Amino acid sequence: MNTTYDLIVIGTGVAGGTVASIAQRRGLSTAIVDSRPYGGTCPQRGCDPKRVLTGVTEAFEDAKRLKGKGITGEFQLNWKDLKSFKDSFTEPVAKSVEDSFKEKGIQTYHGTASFIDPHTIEIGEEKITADKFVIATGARPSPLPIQGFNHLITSDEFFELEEIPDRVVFVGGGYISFEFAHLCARLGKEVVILHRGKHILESFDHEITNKLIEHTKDLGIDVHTSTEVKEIELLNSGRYSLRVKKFDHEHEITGDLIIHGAGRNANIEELNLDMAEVEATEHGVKVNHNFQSVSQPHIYAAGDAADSGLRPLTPVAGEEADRLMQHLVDKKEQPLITSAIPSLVFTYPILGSVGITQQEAKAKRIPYEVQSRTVHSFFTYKRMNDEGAYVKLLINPFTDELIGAHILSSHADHLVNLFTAAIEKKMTKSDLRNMLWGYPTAESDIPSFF
Ligand SMILES: Cc1cc2nc3c(=O)[nH]c(=O)nc-3n(C[C@H](O)[C@H](O)[C@H](O)COP(=O)(O)OP(=O)(O)OC[C@H]3O[C@@H](n4cnc5c(N)ncnc54)[C@H](O)[C@@H]3O)c2cc1C
Ligand SMILES: NC(=O)c1ccc[n+]([C@@H]2O[C@H](COP(=O)([O-])OP(=O)(O)OC[C@H]3O[C@@H](n4cnc5c(N)ncnc54)[C@H](O)[C@@H]3O)[C@@H](O)[C@H]2O)c1
Repeated sequence: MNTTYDLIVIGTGVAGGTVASIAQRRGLSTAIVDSRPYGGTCPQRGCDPKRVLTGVTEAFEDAKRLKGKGITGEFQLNWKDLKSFKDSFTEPVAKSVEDSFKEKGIQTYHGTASFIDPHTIEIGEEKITADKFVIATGARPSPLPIQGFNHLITSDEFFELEEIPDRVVFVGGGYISFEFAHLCARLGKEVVILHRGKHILESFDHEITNKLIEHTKDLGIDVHTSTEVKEIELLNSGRYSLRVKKFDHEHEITGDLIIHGAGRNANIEELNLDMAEVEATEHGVKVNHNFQSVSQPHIYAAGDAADSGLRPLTPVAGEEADRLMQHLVDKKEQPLITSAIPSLVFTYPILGSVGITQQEAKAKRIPYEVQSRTVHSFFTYKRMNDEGAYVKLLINPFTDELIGAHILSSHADHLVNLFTAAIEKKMTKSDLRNMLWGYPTAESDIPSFF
């Protein structure tokens, strides 16, 4: 006999977890299922473990810079200890997430869910039905048309490495490659990044990403743009040979470990969406502004598995899940998400961005004025011997409102969040100049940015 629920949620990450918790609070009988340990990507294989690792490397870098300025002695980064520290955060996640669902009265299932009809999923031998579904199955590394694709390791596997070999090659020049490349270089490894496009981290402001390339090269990392990886071969020596194409020329590059940083697609292959008559693209389940699938209104999707047109980031997954539930439970029509979405790349210096980039303003003919400057001579950076901090702000010349902020510095994460609030609240240059900021801080520099 089939068990029936008001709602079945597929995926226990930020999106699925948010949905299930709200559903239970609002009195829906709810089941949740995951094919992997509970908790999803962010706390186990994404943002959080990455931030634990990069947090330590930041402390290491700061200490190195201040050597002879009050810090003496030798210190080293050690992958084994770093990994154990990271594991101390990730290992408790699955149990604590699952226990918290159980405490709330949410029915938990383990296994791969796939639809057998629009109201039924199969998990192994078991079939369960529901009135409504939420697909929150996240993303997975994109399959690439590279011969020898199977030689690439994923970010999931990187986190579990017991050792990092001497020469590491990253395929793709996006978030994952830059964050892990900085980490590997600080661990003393030879690092190469091979990026197909003309610009790395393509959605960011190009002036700032060019500055990030300079910092990255200063760390000893070899960055190649306009370079596509065509083939990977395992040599008898145990090393890998990569055939890469730069414009019309082909070259060979070798490495001991090749890492996939070439994009992620919605993780929907195993769901058997055809059986539920749900339309999807490689970006995910096609959804409307209420996060209902366009072909089956009782099946919703959120987070990295939804083709919502927004960036696949943790705060976006949470916001989508929240809005979805306002529609699913209260039938409240949802306005389009137009909020400023901050995005951070945890290299060191950190790259932070919110609002419009200069290239976007040009392309869309949005009027703008740029205030950009090197700020490393400011007290905040000088006292930490932090060279190369850079700030670029875009202002609407008619209203004086801030419309974009792009920062490369050790404080970019905090400053970008602050500028996100400023953009949301339509603050002007003079609003930001005339506020009182606690001193001496990265924020008290803001009036001097203009
Ligand atoms: C290395 C890395 C670093 C990142 N760093 C950041 C960062 O610093 N900041 C940021 O904002 N974002 C970051 N992200 C992105 C962020 O992790 C994702 O946007 C977010 O976790 C998406 O959440 P989600 O709930 O949509 O999916 P997920 O958290 O991926 O959850 C999906 C769940 O569904 C399960 N599942 C899939 N298919 C099935 C099935 N058929 N049946 C049952 N279960 C299934 C999966 O096992 C998984 O547990 C990072 C991503 C990666 C990979
Ligand atoms: N700090 C963060 O917020 C963070 C960190 C990691 C991941 N993420 C999320 O995960 C997603 C995936 O990250 P990612 O770094 O894998 O991808 P990405 O989309 O950031 O960048 C991948 C790049 O690889 C290039 N590429 C593709 N095939 C290639 C080939 N054969 N040779 C060379 N280059 C190739 C693409 O042109 C693309 O620009 C991101 O879009 C982001 O949403 C976020």
